[in-house]
Amino acid sequence: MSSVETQTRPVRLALLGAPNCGKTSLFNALTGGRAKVANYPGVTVEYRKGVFDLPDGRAIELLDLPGVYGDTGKSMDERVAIDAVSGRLENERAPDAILFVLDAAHIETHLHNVLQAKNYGLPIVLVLNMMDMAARDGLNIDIPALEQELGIPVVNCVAVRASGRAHLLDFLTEWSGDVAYGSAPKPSEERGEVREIQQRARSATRHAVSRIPQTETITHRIDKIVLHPVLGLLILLAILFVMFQAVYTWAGPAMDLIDSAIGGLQGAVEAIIPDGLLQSVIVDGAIAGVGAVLVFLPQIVILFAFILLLEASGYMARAAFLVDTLMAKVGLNGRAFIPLLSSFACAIPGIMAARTIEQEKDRLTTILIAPLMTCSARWPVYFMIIAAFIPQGRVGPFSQQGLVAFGLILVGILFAFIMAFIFKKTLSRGESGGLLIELPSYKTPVFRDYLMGIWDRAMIFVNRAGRIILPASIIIWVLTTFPRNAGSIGETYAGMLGNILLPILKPIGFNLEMSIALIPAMAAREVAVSSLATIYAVQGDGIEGQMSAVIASQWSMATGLAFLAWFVFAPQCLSTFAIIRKETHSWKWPLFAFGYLFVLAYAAAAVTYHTAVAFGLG
Ligand SMILES: Nc1nc2c(ncn2[C@@H]2O[C@H](COP(=O)(O)OP(=O)(O)OP(=O)(O)O)[C@@H](O)[C@H]2O)c(=O)[nH]1
Ligand SMILES: [Mg+2]
Repeated sequence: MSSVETQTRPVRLALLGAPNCGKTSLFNALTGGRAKVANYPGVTVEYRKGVFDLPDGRAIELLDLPGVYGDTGKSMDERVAIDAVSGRLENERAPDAILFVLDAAHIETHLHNVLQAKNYGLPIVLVLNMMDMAARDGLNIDIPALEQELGIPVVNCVAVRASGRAHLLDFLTEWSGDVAYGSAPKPSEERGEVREIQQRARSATRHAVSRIPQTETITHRIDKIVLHPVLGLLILLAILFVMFQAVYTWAGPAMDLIDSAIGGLQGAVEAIIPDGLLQSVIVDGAIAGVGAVLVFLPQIVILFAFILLLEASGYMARAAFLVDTLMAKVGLNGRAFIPLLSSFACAIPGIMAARTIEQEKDRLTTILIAPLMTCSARWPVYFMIIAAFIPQGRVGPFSQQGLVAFGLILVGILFAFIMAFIFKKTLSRGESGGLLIELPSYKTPVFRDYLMGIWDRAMIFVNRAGRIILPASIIIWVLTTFPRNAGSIGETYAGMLGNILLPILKPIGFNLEMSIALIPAMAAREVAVSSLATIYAVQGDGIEGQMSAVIASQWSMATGLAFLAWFVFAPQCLSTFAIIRKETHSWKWPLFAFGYLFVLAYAAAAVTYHTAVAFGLG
């Protein structure tokens, strides 16, 4: 490489380090990125590039990488990180140097990793992150002594605070210049077995780290209660429970507001545009469809406000710990918890997060059951049906509707466990890995990250309304409006399509409108709600108000509950199957997943419908 080339292209630095040490936090803070950050290991599973300017104006290219536990790369995500620093990533040049990030509060556990990382042969600096947490835990780190012991530069850092990054930026200004000109020292190789390296690390810690003798860290004190085998489980249940109660009790006013805004908009359009097709496509197609889903935004926001708080505080890793025994009993890998948890937002990141599972067969089981977690696209369906058929009353202090929502989640989880057990016995026999999760320290959430996380989730929900629901609503409007001379819904194009499916769905209590709605809902589950809204809006003179009121008057209780049961399993979601195809490199598994979810959904709806009819709810 010519020296001119070396000087003109930005220096590329790779963020390497154990999971959950703050690499992505640092990456986001420096590059202005918005990648997901959470207080548990295994959040990042892909590499990501960004650029930032040093105080002197020079650009630096930064690579955020998945966390690694050593240099062997046992799981897919670890291999990405190791390939990146070894220059083996396709279409990516090797980094010029490594920023090795280390959680200072857990320095004893991870120091040997930095010694191992010297062997990549790149200039390397140790970024001692989370110095605030180390100080909280009474840790004192002698940085010059550590530099001496390790033979590389060491810089302290608090990634989540501007003042905490200032020192690192100053250091990088000088050091990256040396890297660019090839004059930054390459570390001498670290020879020896892992055991020897660990011994070296221990001796370095002895010389450079001291701990104020104190009673107990905050984390320890909290964990004594939270990880208690009985009390801990009760606390976990209570937290989940409060979450669903909150979703139901706090969202009301905001939902009413959105609802009346939508009604107002429809009224305004009706006043401006004369009766006719144009008015109908806007009012009954676009606004009715999109509005029917958008009205649930407050509930989604409250749900994620809870989930993200639990993630950022460090509690989620404890939840994994608490249910680990249960998961092991059904043959699930301990590391499956985080992918399954992520699937509550959406199965796609969840299925990708399964890359952290080393055992290929366990990864497959996790991928196959991820769609059973209640993703946020199911919420509009649940909310709509629950509002229509479950009275608002209370059972003791608890909202009845919240209880039903909670129950539906539990049914999803229960079946995920049952299916995992079956898959483990049939498809994917083999040894499972236990839970080797390192429990992170409890942290006060970074306010900005927290709000941004909620905002991002809300925007994903709203964007889907624009990208998927709006076009789907217009298509449904066209199909339910034409041919113009159709006497009933059955004679429209939509009705003709729906009638193809109806013979299959009628035995489980579904009507023609539902069977029409299920077709576009393949694009995304919540499209079932928007499609029903449009279908009833086009049909209905006299059908006014929220969707739940409409279906309460049009469907029997048995039909409503059957629809709810269908959606606990609903196979609808093309993107999920696309990602399963991508992650398993085969068509077999997405087809299999579709098949088994369809059978479960059908069976659940059938059982629910006929039981309800038997109880006189038909
Ligand atoms: N108090 C404090 N918290 C931090 C600091 N750096 C990161 N965090 C928090 O630590 C947690 C983990 O941060 P991430 O940036 O997701 O860690 P990561 O290394 O990218 O983790 P993986 O992607 O799982 O490998 C988050 O809750 C951050 O808010 C810090 O310097 N001080
Ligand atoms: Mg990360």
